[in-house]
Amino acid sequence: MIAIQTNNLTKKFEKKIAVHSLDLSIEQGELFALLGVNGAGKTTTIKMLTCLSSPTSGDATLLGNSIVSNPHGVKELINVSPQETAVAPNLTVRENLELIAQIYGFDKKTVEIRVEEMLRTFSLTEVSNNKAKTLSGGMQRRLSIAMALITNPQILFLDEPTLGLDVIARRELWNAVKKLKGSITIILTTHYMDEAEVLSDRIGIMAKGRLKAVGTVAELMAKTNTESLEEAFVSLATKEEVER
Ligand SMILES: Nc1ncnc2c1ncn2[C@@H]1O[C@H](COP(=O)(O)OP(=O)(O)OP(=O)(O)O)[C@@H](O)[C@H]1O
Repeated sequence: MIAIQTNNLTKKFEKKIAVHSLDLSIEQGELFALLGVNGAGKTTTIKMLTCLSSPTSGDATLLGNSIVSNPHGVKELINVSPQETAVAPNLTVRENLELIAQIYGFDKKTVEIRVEEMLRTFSLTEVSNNKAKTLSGGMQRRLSIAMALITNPQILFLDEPTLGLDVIARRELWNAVKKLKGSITIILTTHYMDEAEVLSDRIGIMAKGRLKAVGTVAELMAKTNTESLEEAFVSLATKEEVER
């Protein structure tokens, strides 16, 4: 089943076309990475798909709900883990998770179960009673993703989840994300080729608002006759420069 389908999705800012007629299909349970250099249109695409910004033209459906005609339906299905962590620094790890679950109206028993599940999945059980502000950057990012997931979204948007993290913290976060694979649809934006390669099922490469290619790492390398994702990316991202 298709989780996300975009049809001619377009966003213009005055004369600037930030996203140009995007046609993209993402399967349910897929981890899809969106890659592109600065200004390629990734954030604008994610903002439209999460109903934070309306398209200038075109549409997208998330599990059948249109971002144009049914944004409320879309918002019930999704959650976002933004680049900047969304944790409350003076609450403990457990309190941060409980707060979100309570806001979403889960009953007491469900809150307890979901909190324990998230603490386990994200290896935060040992620090559950520590204030969030005392956690390392990597743990804060894991908590931030756990807070997005505790609401039981069917589609999760992960915006540059490992920005600024050290090598160990990145790997720990990757392991947490790997555990989610298959059970939920994840859209990941990243500038790190290794991250896209390790985590994603398929990759979409954007340049200047256009989707230049979509495929597995092997497919992208074959398409560009290159031997690494990075080379494939450079080839696809710079091709447009030549065309224009
Ligand atoms: N509110 C806005 N007003 C005008 N132009 C905008 C606005 N938001 C984005 N843009 C432009 O749209 C284009 C796409 O920006 P976007 O932020 O989507 O790129 P990105 O791929 O997410 O880049 P980055 O990797 O730097 O986050 C850029 O040229 C940007 O300057």
